Amino acid sequence: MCGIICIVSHIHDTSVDLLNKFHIFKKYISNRGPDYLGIRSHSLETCNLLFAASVLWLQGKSMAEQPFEDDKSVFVYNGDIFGGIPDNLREEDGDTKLLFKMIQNSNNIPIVLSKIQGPYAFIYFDKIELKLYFGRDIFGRRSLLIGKNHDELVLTSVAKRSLEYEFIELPSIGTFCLDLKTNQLYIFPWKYRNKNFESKLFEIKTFLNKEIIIAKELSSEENNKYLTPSIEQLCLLGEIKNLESKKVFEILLNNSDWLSNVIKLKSLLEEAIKNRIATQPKYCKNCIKKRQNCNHSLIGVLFSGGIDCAVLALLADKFIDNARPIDLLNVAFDEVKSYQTPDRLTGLQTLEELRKIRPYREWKFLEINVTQKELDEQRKQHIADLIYPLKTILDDSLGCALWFASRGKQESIISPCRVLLVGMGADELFGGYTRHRAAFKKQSWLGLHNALNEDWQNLSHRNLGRDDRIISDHGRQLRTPYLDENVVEFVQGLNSWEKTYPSNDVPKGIGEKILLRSLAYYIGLKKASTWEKKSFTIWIKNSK
Ligand SMILES: Nc1ncnc2c1ncn2[C@@H]1O[C@H](COP(=O)(O)OP(=O)(O)OP(=O)(O)O)[C@@H](O)[C@H]1O
Ligand SMILES: NC(=O)CC[C@H](N)C(=O)O
Repeated sequence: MCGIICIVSHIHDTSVDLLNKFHIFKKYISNRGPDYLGIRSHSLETCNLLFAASVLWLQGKSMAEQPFEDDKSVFVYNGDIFGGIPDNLREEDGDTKLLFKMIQNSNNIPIVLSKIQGPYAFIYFDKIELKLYFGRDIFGRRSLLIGKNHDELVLTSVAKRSLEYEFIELPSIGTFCLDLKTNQLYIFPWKYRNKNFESKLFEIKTFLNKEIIIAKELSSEENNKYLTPSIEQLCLLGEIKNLESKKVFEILLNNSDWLSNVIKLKSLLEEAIKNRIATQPKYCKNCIKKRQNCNHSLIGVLFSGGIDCAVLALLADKFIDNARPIDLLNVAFDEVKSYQTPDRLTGLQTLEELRKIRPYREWKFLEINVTQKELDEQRKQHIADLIYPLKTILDDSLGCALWFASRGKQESIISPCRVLLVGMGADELFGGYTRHRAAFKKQSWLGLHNALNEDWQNLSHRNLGRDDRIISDHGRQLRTPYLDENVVEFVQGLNSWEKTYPSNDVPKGIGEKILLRSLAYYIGLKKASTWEKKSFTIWIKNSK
């Protein structure tokens, strides 16, 4: 993952002053991109600017050093293009150079961004017009914070607590543009208005104490039409009432419409996973410096053993050279019970299932055991900075779990992979939360439909920025196949009853995410397809 930052200073800082300011952020920015660190500064009449970027090289034949600069512009980019641009162009030059050129050659940056598929956070300085563009992709898969103090504005992938700055997460509601001549701030909203648009706009206006001009009229609100299942669909769901799991999946997969959705989902997920595996140099973390060919793991899966990551791991197998292991990173905290947590137990059972289905593959299961002492130390000294500006106990707990999991360290063994596949987004897309069951109980399909919409629209600001800051800290790239644009488009286009059935007529562990579970069953994960979602344990004993 790359780390990007821009400091806009309205006082007469010298470039040395600006560099000193950058030093406050340097450690966390550098951690994100271990392959290169570049810095540029600029003096304008109205302000001084510093740009810096650390690079985790993933695309292109050779590493693209950042910031990108020529006489027209400066560009820093943390992202991955997976579609929207011909593959051969990306393979040659890499996505940073391509996007830089596309933005430069266009007079409409938001349109360029709307065409690319993949996560991003970026900052682009137009030297001619003296405009600073910045933003995050529509799902918010990459972090970008906006911070201020009396004289400065900072845009950065990551900050830390207790600085002389205050920060908020930049909302993923469109592309922002700061006119450095007039100091006016504009937003180019996405084509579809998210219900959070107004509240997020208000939040950032209040934070900056500044008007934000909406640069383009919003199109009408998304068509969230509510339908009821047809008689045929109700009959199908009626058939699976009170049955054991094997029977449920057999009945569903015997239905041609249901099967066709399963097959479509499989093919879209495979394409997303294939892209996310292929798009990287063929060196592991240890061998990349010397460009030394190796057979070490390139891909790891954050592996709780639950259905979301089990499906990812099994589908990934097809696209990874047989000689390379796949690392399954499983974290556990409870030292009192010898780390036999629900996730460890499920992880080991799903590992057994993967080994049976794909016996020739080396599945490297890393038992990442974290003592209370280490948890307390790392959390206080380090992880809380990455979570910032979020601060709830849930952020704290999830953040710690993800940080230790993605560090990939089991005693002296450290996973060498540079890319991690993670199951984020599956619960929002397929309806996996307990609250979906409650909504269905209260208000049937309408309640469920509203709850799913609500969760989907909250996803960009609820956890994705935080997860990006946490995982990238180990110089590894977080990739989320469930949040691939084509997967999202397909699943969002389905009716609620085609993807989840959190009804009391069907046991827990089957009804939730029933489409994804059907896919798991279909590809052979007979046990993992029925694992119930475990409620997340709050590990943090003392949150002060
Ligand atoms: N203990 C853990 N060790 C490693 N990774 C984890 C752990 N817990 C969660 N994760 C990662 O975070 C993602 C989201 O967690 P979550 O618990 O929602 O999903 P899951 O366990 O795969 O499936 P399910 O949602 O059905 O439980 C997982 O897909 C996995 O990638
Ligand atoms: N990891 C990053 O965000 C770096 C940018 C670009 N995708 C590259 O691979 O070089």
